[in-house]
Amino acid sequence: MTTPLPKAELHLHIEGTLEPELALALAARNGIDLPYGSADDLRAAYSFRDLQSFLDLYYALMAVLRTEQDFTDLAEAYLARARRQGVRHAEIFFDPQAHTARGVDLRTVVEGLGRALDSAEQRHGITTRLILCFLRDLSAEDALETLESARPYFGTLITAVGLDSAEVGNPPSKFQEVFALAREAGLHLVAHAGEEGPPEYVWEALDLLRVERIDHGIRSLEDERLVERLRRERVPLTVCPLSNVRLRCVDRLEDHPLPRMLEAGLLVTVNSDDPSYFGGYVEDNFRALTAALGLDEEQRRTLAANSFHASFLDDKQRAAYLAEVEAHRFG
Ligand code: HPA
Ligand SMILES: [Zn+2]
Repeated sequence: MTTPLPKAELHLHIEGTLEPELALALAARNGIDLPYGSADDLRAAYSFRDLQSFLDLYYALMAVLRTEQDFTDLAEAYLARARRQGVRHAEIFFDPQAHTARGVDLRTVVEGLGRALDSAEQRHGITTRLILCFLRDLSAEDALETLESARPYFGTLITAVGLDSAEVGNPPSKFQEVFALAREAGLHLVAHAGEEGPPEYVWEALDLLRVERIDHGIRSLEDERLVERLRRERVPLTVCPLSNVRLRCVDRLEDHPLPRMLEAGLLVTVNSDDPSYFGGYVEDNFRALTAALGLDEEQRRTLAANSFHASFLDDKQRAAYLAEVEAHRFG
């Protein structure tokens, strides 16, 4: 097998890496009844009409995650797979409110994930960051309480905040206050925008939340002025091609706007989003794009280099990874 291109993954929901086999094993370990008898039954349920139909299953399956060990096992399984996909650095989202709402403490979640991430560099050769995401379909007050309860982990385990879940009807403006507080606390800021929602949400994420990256952002192409702004300010976009097709934001991979985004001079990266649900991890996304759109080696190398430019790594570590990308030989 050829060595995969070295890359950073910047848009990955750890709960979206829950593979059917692990979900069933954790359900058995925790005495939880799932309405699916086998991994194949579960996989058969992975057919989505839109973002909401995915989110319904994504939140329901989280019921199997209960103990610190469950979160460690989840992250450990991702890291082992990610390394085989060429991932050298991962900035990982998690959804604390989806766990605290069902009675699992924030401490259990963060420390469970932290145990896997703390040893990720020694065990898997992957550097990591953790990004706390607010669920935008919950209230601004709930987000504020979540931020406050996570303060003990700021600057150590948690270095950024993000915004995810049901986009349409939940604009970034709703979360202006909590993002301002996160910024004052020295955290990095990102937000999902322009996945299903309109370009206006991307403007709001930039102007009102002051985010440093836009997650997805594919609908930005509908607004020329926005494209110009993103290009001029080199705002990274963490694009997730297989996700966009599975959630029907894009009809077919052959129609994916990624080549147009590259041509427009945008700082685009390729990511897997929720790989267990969307049919592939990050190198699988690169391969699918190459097959469907004929991405050439230079484009793939640019995308990998972009992922390190768009990361929150320090300059020295970034330069070391960029040298690996430069030295990569396609097999
Ligand atoms: O693709 C996504 N969009 C919004 N929220 C999410 N939560 C997990 N995945 C996603
Ligand atoms: Zn996402």
